[in-house]
Amino acid sequence: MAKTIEWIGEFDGHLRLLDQTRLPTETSYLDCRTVEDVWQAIKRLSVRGAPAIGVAAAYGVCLAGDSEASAAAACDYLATSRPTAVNLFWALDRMRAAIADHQAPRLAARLLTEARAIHAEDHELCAAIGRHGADALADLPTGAGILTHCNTGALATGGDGTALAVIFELHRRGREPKVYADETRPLLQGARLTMWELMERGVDATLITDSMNAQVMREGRVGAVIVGADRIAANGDAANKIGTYAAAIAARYHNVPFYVAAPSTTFDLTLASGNQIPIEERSDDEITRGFGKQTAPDDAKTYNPAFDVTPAELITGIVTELGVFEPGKVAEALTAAASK
Ligand SMILES: CSC[C@H]1O[C@H](OP(=O)(O)O)[C@H](O)[C@@H]1O
Repeated sequence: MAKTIEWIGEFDGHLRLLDQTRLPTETSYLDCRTVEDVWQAIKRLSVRGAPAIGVAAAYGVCLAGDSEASAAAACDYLATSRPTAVNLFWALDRMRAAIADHQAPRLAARLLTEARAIHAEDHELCAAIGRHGADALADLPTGAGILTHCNTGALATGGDGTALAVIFELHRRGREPKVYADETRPLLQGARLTMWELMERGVDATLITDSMNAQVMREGRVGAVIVGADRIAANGDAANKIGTYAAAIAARYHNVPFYVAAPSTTFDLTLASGNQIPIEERSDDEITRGFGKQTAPDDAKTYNPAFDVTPAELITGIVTELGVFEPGKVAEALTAAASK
């Protein structure tokens, strides 16, 4: 499997990103040698997915040069690339702390050590989420249908993914999950990326349009829904790719369990509820000229929020590296773990 994110060389090296805007038809890479290169890659979703954005930004700080001022400025600039995924800000705060506590003279080496640690830690968080999520879904019959939205796999993280890590683990355990992947308009992360990842791994996957997910639930094809998240508030409200909220409503109506899978780095416990989560709005042309094909009149007005918020009351459980929790109890569990 192509590497989503790779640092090439040592502290004077550069960041290589798999360009996800070219998938699934082309496997090509971006060699980022400046902070601006990384900012642009995040902005246009060449690298995307909450944890992956944080990992890429951490490496981006390593391209800022060997002064505290340039590294701090890089943290501030990279924080402006996208507003919703809190992993970006969590990772940049980790890098700011590394700037503050580095021992002269080699700031660059210290920053690269921290970025590599963030990357390696996320890899382990993904594996733990996969195990805990597969345990939570252990009662599903072998061959059960699982619906997912957007892309939450190795392309979105520093490891095997979040929601897709659960599906990969079920596959490894021989549970033969039959995945229904929402195409996920307008940028088609489900069609382009999730289908690519699942088919690469030999997982049974069926592509559907977003508007079909309620029908496949009504037909009894889905035993569970599992999605990722970009920011989860203290009460368990979860921001995720646009369309997630509609899937959660359909799941509740059809009594289908609805899980959110996310590492602790996706939680923002400073926010009491999801109403406070900043939602990114993106350009008209992602809807009217997606992937170069004009599908609306010139200058058609659009509304293009990249995320929506699923209220905790619609979430059966939140799968973290610490285990699976009811939405209202996850903040307490994370706080307790952090204090150990
Ligand atoms: C494992 S987090 C993936 C998360 O990020 C995606 O958003 P985007 O593709 O815009 O970066 C989507 O919300 C996924 O659930």
